[in-house]
Amino acid sequence: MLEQLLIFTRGGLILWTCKELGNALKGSPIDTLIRSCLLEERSGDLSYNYDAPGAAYTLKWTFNNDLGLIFVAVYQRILHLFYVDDLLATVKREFSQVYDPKRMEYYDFDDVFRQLQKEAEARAEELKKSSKLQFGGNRQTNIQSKKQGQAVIGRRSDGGNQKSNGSDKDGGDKDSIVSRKLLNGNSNGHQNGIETYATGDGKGKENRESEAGAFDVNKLQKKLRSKGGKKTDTTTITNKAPKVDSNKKITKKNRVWDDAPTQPKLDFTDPTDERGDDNYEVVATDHGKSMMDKEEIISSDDESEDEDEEVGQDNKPNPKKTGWFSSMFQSITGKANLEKADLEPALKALKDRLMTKNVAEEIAEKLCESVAASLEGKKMGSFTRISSTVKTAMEEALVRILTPKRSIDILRDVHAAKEQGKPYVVVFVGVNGVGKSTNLAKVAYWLQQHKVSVMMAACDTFRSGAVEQLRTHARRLNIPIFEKGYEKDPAVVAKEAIQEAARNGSDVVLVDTAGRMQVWSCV
Ligand SMILES: Nc1nc2c(ncn2[C@@H]2O[C@H](COP(=O)(O)OP(=O)(O)OP(=O)(O)O)[C@@H](O)[C@H]2O)c(=O)[nH]1
Repeated sequence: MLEQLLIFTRGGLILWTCKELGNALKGSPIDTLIRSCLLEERSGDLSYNYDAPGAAYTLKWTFNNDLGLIFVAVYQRILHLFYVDDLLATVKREFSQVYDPKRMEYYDFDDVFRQLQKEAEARAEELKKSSKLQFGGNRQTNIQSKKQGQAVIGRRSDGGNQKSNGSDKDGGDKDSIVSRKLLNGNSNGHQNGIETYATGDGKGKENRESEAGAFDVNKLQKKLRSKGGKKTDTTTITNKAPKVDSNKKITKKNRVWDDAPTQPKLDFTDPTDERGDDNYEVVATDHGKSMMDKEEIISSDDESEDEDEEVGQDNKPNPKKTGWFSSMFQSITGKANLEKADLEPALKALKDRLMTKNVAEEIAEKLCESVAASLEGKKMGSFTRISSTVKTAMEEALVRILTPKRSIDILRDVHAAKEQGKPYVVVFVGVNGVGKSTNLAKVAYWLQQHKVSVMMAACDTFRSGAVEQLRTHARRLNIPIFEKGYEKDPAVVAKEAIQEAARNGSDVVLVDTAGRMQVWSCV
């Protein structure tokens, strides 16, 4: 059973909760979701697990970015409620229609929600039944094929190598059910497809169900999109084996500008000659390709100016229909409401950029997913490029992550540490030569002025002169210094310095460290 459904604004104003579900949630799952997931730019995740004493919840959410609304559903993790995504989508749709920023109470939404929940449950039940039937049919086909000793070819996207032996047959069914559901555009069918598959499969598959569940299908959906072959490819694969002409080279066509004057024919070479000379053709193709590659590299470095154009091309099935002015206008203004596909090129460029700045791929991926989630469905401002919108959203996300979640009052924290009998430790880190040691001395002086006893720890055991430099500051300020010379493990020196400070009653330990190269500079 659903435990809670909550609608609130990005500013934190709760607009509606389901009173019937009650407020008996254990712990504070919503707060934790906001703090640990949404504010940490992990809103691109599919769900969030929250464990409280005596309860394990799964939370799912969706946004209306245009109105700045967040919809969160909470349910017991053990239940695997497959209708939740569907319910959230319908609640979002219905609530967005009645939402008024000046209105605070939405009591009349109770009835609407009740109805939506019933409908979502009924839909899920129906899909479950139909998937069961479908699964039964598929299973029978497989058994028949097996009896006849034939391989079931063309069911999977791996080129149809799957054979209908006992261990493989389920995989083949699963894929075909899932792909069919995806192709039908049925957002919930896939969940039921998996569920039916798992239940019909007996005990051993239950684990796989919980692992795969709705999430695997979403991953699959993502994969299908990112493969470029997209849904049409899947259809081909499902129905018949794909025909790939390996000899045919894919060459990029020259871009034709809408307003470009018609070129007179300049190439007078006889195409039949080219066809006759194999060598010439190969050289020409390779040369052309390398030039294209160069162009791609340059354009990708160039702040992805072309990204929007590519998007525009994707969204315009027939570019001839739009004139120069309308195509330029669309490239500037973009679409009214952003869709995931519009954001993908710009996000990919940003992800690559983050990775070149030494951000781990997984983190870059998660950040991009989160930015996509925060922009999807949002109305673009006039004369705004998609790439700049994405860049701004990414900047905001990074600032949100890097902004401390609480105000830092060093003196208050120093006294708090003192009450606990521990020294307060400040570690100075940064790239080479930014002024770590100098500022350490300044902070030491400031603390002295506030009657705080300070000790310095010389943990730059790498740069020659660093220990002497700190010693000079310490002598001038008349502050004790803990030093162990050079080529020592700085972490060990710092640990010993803190132990020493605890022994001699110093309130604060200021740790100087060696500079690090600029590899972690900002994007
Ligand atoms: N103008 C100016 N110079 C500064 C400031 N802080 C530090 N410096 C100078 O910058 C140079 C490097 O300062 P340090 O404090 O040694 O920098 P560091 O980060 O400890 O250097 P490494 O340990 O080598 O990474 C020195 O010549 C300082 O005098 C400042 O606030 N203003």
